[in-house]
Amino acid sequence: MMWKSTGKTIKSPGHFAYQLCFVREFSVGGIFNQQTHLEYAEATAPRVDEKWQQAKLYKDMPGPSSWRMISYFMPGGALYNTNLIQMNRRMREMYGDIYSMPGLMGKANVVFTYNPEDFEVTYRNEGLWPIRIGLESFSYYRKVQRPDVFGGIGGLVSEQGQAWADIRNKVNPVLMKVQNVRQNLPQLDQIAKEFLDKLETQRNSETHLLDNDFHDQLKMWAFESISFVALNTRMGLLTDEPDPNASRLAHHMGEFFNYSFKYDVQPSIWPYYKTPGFKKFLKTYDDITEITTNYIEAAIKRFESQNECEKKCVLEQLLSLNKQVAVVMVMDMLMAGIDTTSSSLLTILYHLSRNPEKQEQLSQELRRVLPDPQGSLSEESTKNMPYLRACIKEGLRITSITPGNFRITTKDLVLSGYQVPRGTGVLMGVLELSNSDEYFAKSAEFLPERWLKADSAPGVQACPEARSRNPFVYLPFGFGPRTCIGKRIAELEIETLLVRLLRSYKISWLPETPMQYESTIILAPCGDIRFKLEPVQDS
Ligand code: HEM
Repeated sequence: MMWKSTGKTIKSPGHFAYQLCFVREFSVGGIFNQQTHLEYAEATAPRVDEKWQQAKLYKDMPGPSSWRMISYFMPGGALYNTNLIQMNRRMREMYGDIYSMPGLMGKANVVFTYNPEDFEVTYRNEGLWPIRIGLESFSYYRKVQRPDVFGGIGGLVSEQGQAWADIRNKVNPVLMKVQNVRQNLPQLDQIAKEFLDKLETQRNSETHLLDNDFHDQLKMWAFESISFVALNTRMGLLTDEPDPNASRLAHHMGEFFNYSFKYDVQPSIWPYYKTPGFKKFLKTYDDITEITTNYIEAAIKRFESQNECEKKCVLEQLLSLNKQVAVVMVMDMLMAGIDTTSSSLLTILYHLSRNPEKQEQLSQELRRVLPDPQGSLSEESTKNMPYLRACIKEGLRITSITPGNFRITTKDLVLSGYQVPRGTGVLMGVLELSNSDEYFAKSAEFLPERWLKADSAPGVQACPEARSRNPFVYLPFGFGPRTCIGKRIAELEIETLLVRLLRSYKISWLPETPMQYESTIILAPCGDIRFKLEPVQDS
């Protein structure tokens, strides 16, 4: 079964257990054991102010009862055989822009809202330690299974409260500072060049088609790039002779997302009984840990023999904070930085290939950025790329790989005129809003010009009036203190590869159908992904 909208098709995995898991999981965080997570929030007194007292009671918010909810998922029910996106659409049609889903099987209730004012209220009240439920298997492995390696640190994705803040405050200056991240540009540019060289060997010079699966190739590029940033190590995955450990790690990372989806998202009994499948997952995790720590140890030896004055790389900076924090952060970067970046890049490329006139505009800009396609990118040459940055934003607007943002409220809130008690889950449907004409004029069109502040070149007219003035309707990397920590890295990687690709090729989409997506932990492109890569004339 497929779901179509604004040029996207989302595949439904289509079975009952899978559907139920959507009640638990949306976007990067799940909705698991949320009752226990309030212990990480600061205590607050029950709200008694006028606004709260005048608000409608939570029990009067539209939404199904637990039994009705279950019946929706049964054969013939309104949500039977739907995926997460379809489910939200149908529920919104039935109940409106705010509704409450009862927490099944002892879980807390979740409010689904499509009102950007609610997004703002939720984020503005999330406090210093926002709660976004993480992947439980991460915590289990790190804290219970291998405290010897991780020293009781769960990592950013799964920690909450003070423990989360302790790590986040330490690593923010290393990973969120633009200049610090951009020191990786020369090597990321080199990786992008090698990626293009590899594509050339797989590209038929007559038909301009690729022999190999482009998505898989992009995952290799993403792996090579993030492992350089995180481990200061070239893995050689874009060469014919990659480091065998790197190949094993890349293979595990591919499997890891599937495992995590199975054990963190879908209903599973592993918290009570360790199934053989879960034990296999733990073994994979052991292997990932061993390979990663070996790379870190090798890097430490290299750093010891290096000249003190050299600018410290990301890994060296993380190690100088705390070795265990460094190990956990490196692993989180590898886990969170492959499918996200490759899926986003594929999405942006897809929209550019379906809009040849926009691609041509971009190509003009890139000729100025990189006059000699064999030359190197520098801080200076990449400073002024407004049209490229607008294309990236527009691609992520139409298909944000995380269709909703999630928080557990740490205070009593009034959302759309209803009382929402502290400890309730709030799911903010950003993808729906950023694809709505109410917030973005001509929302189905790929219109990078809406993101330009001024005309970027002759014939390229800025069109900021086609963009929502409300910052809360477009949040591909989340918002606030818990926003994506890899945002700067992802932007740098994506920009660098897009410059190289579109400076060298004119890219067109071959399948007659729009790009398809499957919704697992993120929205990931799937199905028939074929592009034609014709060399541009002056390259
Ligand atoms: C285009 C690519 C990416 C997108 C669209 C994306 C999106 C997101 C989103 C929406 C969140 C949740 C933010 C929130 O709750 O407010 C998140 C969290 C996170 N992302 Fe990314 N991400 C991307 C790439 C990366 C990369 C490359 C890394 C690796 C460095 C990374 C690491 C993380 C981590 C560790 C978190 C959890 C942060 C925390 O809870 O403190 N992401 N990401």
